[in-house]
Amino acid sequence: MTKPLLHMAGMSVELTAGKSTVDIVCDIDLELNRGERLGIVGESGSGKSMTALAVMGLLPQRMRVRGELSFDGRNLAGLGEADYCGYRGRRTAMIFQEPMTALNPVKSIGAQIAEGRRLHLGETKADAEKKARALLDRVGLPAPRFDLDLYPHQLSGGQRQRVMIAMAIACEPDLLIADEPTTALDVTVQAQILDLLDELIEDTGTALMLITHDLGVVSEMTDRIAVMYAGRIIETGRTDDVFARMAHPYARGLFAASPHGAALGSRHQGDGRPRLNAIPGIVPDPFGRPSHCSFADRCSFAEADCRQAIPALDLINSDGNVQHRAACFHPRERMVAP
Ligand SMILES: Nc1ncnc2c1ncn2[C@@H]1O[C@H](COP(=O)(O)OP(=O)(O)OP(=O)(O)O)[C@@H](O)[C@H]1O
Repeated sequence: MTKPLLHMAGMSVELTAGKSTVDIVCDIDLELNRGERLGIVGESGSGKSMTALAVMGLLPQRMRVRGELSFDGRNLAGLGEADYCGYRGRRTAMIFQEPMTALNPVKSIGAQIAEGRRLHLGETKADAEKKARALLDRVGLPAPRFDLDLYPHQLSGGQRQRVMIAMAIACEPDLLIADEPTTALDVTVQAQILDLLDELIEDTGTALMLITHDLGVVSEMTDRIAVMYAGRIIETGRTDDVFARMAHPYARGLFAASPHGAALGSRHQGDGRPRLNAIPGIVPDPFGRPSHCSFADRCSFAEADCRQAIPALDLINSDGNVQHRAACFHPRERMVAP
């Protein structure tokens, strides 16, 4: 059996605040194979970004990884910054939500794209610049309009996001993490950027971890999905399987609250627009999470046992290699015996 590219087993991200510690991300079991596309969805504050930053070795101060987190067989938990540098940008790369905060405002876009090739692949300035030119073309910013000497502030938001994609793919990484890559852009530009990402990933065979609130995007772009709630994965499986048979009441609620779910469910308001069903309540803060199912207080199906323990990520349906699992004592769908 081939080794997964990314492997997390019982992985948690711990935050130390004063004398107390709290798990921001709890007990994640997740694998990603080469060339595979995984979508991570969940409400704001559910731990999606911290999971991604843990993989990149970019966690904020006072946070650290516990448990197993390995990339291509190498344990990343506890790796020093010097070792991380050889791997971040080379083997894994990340595209952030807001390109202006990720790009260096006082460096030309050509220099920023070429930098990775010079640093990681030891290319000469001339070769790296030639490659940067080709990458700008590849992401839809052709010469002579888009010169290597331009600075980020001379570009629109969508163009800056294209530059960030060029930087991310510059060293042909094995894994690309995209954290809400289109949230800051207007709708027409969003679609173009997603098409570009889709095309690049198809061409290069790079694995993708796509973090998004948009279930429509996940259903179109990913093979597998992990739904997160209050720091944990509460449902995971093949994307089409999970969409066809959502088991966890939170995942179902998230789906019903999204335009994609409302449109598919044919629930419409009087004016023909899909009706969104918001989930009442909010995600509990990491410091205020209960020691039982953290969705119980918002769940209309909760029973007494839901307030006694944290449910395990149990098997709902098994289809070859990819298992559909949900962390719920009373899943809405179950195809295998508990
Ligand atoms: N620098 C930090 N210090 C302390 N806590 C933090 C820090 N950054 C994030 N958190 C907390 O970690 C939890 C998880 O945050 P995270 O950003 O991973 O959520 P998310 O699901 O990505 O949300 P969003 O969709 O809004 O980005 C939240 O409760 C958040 O308040």
